[in-house]
Amino acid sequence: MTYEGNDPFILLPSKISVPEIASKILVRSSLNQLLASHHTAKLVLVHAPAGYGKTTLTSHWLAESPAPVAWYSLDIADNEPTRFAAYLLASLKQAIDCSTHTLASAMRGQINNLELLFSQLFSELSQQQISPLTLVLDDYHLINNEKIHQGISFLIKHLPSQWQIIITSRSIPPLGISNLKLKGQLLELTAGQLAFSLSDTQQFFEQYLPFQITSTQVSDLLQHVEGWPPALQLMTLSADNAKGFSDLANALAQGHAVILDYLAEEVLAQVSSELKDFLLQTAILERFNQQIASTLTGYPHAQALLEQIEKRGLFLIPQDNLRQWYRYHPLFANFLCHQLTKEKPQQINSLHLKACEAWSQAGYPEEALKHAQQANHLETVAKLLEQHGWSFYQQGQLQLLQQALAKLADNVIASSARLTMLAAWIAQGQYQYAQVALLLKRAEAILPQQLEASQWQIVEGEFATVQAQVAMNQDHPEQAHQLAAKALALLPEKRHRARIAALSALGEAQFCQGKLTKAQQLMETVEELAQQRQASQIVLWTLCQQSEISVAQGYLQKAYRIQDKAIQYANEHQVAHLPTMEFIHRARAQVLWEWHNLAAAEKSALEGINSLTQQDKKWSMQCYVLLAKVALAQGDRSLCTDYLATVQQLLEKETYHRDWQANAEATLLTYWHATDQQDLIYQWQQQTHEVSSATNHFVQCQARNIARADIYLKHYTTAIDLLNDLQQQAIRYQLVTDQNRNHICLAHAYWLQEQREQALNHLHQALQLANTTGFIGSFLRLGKLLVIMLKALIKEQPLEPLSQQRAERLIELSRQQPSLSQQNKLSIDEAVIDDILSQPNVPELLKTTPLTKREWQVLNLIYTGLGNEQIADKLAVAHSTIKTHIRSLYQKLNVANRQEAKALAEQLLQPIYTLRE
Ligand SMILES: Nc1ncnc2c1ncn2[C@@H]1O[C@H](COP(=O)(O)OP(=O)(O)OP(=O)(O)O)[C@@H](O)[C@H]1O
Repeated sequence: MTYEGNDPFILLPSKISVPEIASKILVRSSLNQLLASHHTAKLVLVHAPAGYGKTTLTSHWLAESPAPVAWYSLDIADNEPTRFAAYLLASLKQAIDCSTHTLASAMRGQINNLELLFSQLFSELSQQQISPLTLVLDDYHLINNEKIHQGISFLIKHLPSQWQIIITSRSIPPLGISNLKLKGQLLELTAGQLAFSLSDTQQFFEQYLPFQITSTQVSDLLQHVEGWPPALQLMTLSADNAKGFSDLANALAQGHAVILDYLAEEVLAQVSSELKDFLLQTAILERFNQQIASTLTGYPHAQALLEQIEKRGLFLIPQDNLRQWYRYHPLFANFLCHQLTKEKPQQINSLHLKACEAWSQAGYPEEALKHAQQANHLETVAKLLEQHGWSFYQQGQLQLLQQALAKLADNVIASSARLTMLAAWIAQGQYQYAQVALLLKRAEAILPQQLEASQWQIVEGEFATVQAQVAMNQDHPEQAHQLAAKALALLPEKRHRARIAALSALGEAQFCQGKLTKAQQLMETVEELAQQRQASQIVLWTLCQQSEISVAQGYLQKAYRIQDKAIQYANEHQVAHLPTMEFIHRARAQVLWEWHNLAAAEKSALEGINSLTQQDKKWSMQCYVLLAKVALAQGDRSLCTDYLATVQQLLEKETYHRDWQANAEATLLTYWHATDQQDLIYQWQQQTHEVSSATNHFVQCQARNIARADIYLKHYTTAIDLLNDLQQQAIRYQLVTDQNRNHICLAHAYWLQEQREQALNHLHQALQLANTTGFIGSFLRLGKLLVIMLKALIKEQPLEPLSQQRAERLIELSRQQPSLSQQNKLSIDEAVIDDILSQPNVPELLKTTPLTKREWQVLNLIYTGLGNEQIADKLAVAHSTIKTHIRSLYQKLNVANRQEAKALAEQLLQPIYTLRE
């Protein structure tokens, strides 16, 4: 086809053909559905920054379209109206094969008034029967000619009702389309919808990666790329294995050459020098408003520039509905910073200093501190810490404080009581006790000479408070008791916060010494005092302690109420982001797990992780343990393996309080046992330490782990001796929850040792205690053996009605509970397949496109919780073969992802499992 106008040229067929799409694409089912449900909208506007998949979505969607498609890929030269008209009409002609006078004129370059052109065209077309059509204007952001905008506005306004226009653009085109919005004739798709969600990304990787990655790897990656398709595509093209995937994800977060080049060519090269300068300067900000941007850059018209950036789709993400606060997409911000370092390295420090001033002036000390650090202006860092450090501490900004303090020289910290205390509290929170001692020692060498005696006495009192907490955490409750008492004696009444902290340490000491009632009373007092002083951290902390004490006493319902109170307090006082909330959510997840409310337990554990987004991942460890416990109880082996892999990585890398260590190890042991990994249990037992004096729940837990390992390794007598000893102490210190767990373990050990009567007695007592505790989870840990033991108990010992009811319920739950090694129990053969297919609820689809025997085997293994690699091992085939089976399975079952496949498998296979049992 040739354009014959003034400046003749050949019409490139590729500009008026639907572009070919990449082979590895994720089908965006929900967006396709949205497009289908809006087929009568006059205009579909797909607008998002570069690379969000606008063209891919549109071309893939139209590949299925029954209506003809007129496609026009725009470029900058198309701003010339006669050329625009020629291409547009050529694309229309190709789609609807019409031959009109208007078209012929346009091709001769005789039309440059688009309104006239469309009027003539519609008038000529109206003589014929107008057939349906979709017209696509791809990359409309390249159009800046007002005449063309007017023409397209006219086209939209007078569009035949059978036609639809799809415009893809990086910016919002100036087409006056707000009235279409009001009339419901516009469908808008934006970056928020185009970005891959977590499940989209999981599905995409499941489809195209030739190896398996964990869900944590996916969510970590998404934090950096926020669902931007080219980055995800890059992962499938460049990563060869799981390790390569992690390395590449890290490289992406730092700035990957491919992405940097793409953004330089596609985005930065297209903006004016003023806009570029503004982008580069503001890139150092994590977030900003017009005022901050203006003070930093010196551009008084920052607001207009921001609006321009937003309109042009330059990866600017509004942070509030009023569009006052913004941030850049992390990959874009990263790219801009790279560019800044490349082009203006000498300006970076002074920019950070300016940013520090801008934030300080605007009353945001936290951001000011971050930039003071980046500017390396240590005097300002110290000043800001002196002024605002404690309020950052109260707000839970621990990472920020830690990083800022790390910048300061030792003697600067040691010369300030305030900075020393801050550093000491933070170090104790990280279990760095030697560091606490060092900090205090350095300050003791300087401060007494600088301060008056009365001032020094107060500082000494404060030092004793943190030392008490350290002693507490180091498991020296007596010493903690003494130090807290010393602090209280030294601190004047008006040092409220320090005194409250000392009282709290005293309460904890009592708790660990087994004085539960006293500890509970003291914690209630501390809570009241902290409430009066609005010391939110301490209020939440004492509520956590009260909840723990209640759990130890066996009052799980009461603990649950206290957790409710803490959550309510945090919401009312807007402190739900404090890291202490992790403790509350985790404690709640533990109670819910014990009550076998697994969905709610999982939710709480995830909330725990969410409350730590600002903190080091280290602190999420217990929540991952809880998630693993839930997965274990649900028989989801691959999920459980994933979570425990994270737990083990953290355990290897970090140092934890023995309470945390013991909890994690309890779950690891159960998992190793359930997955027949006796060697790991043996290795664990070889390196673990004996414990003495189990006066509290964590020492009890630690010792019970040793007993459990003995049971799993068939050393029943050793286990029984240890458990009996533990039980005596649990009774002495009224640790009811531990008594309940010890009874269950004792029942287990005696049963395996074939001491039936002893075993049943313990099981009976465990049931009786469960009337207070509401325990279910700890019983179900025994697996299917529980059913046999409970049946024997019901038969051989008269049970009181409540215990009887609980026993029956436990039998029912235990029967339903899928075990991790269930895959061994059902081997799929023709008879089993017949059984499955003869069930009434089998989807029609399965009858018309039946699964092969191999596909049924794979589905069965997916159902039992195995990951792809494990399935490949089990069936002794290549990993890629399994992927092919899974893809075919999904198609035949009409499911989009593993979760849906699992749900359908459950519906189909669970009845067969029950039948076989
Ligand atoms: N659904 C998808 N599945 C997999 N990859 C995708 C998908 N959508 C987009 N991509 C990846 O992102 C890249 C950019 O996609 P596309 O060209 O459709 O984006 P765009 O928003 O139209 O970009 P531009 O603003 O430059 O026109 C593609 O080459 C592909 O690698």
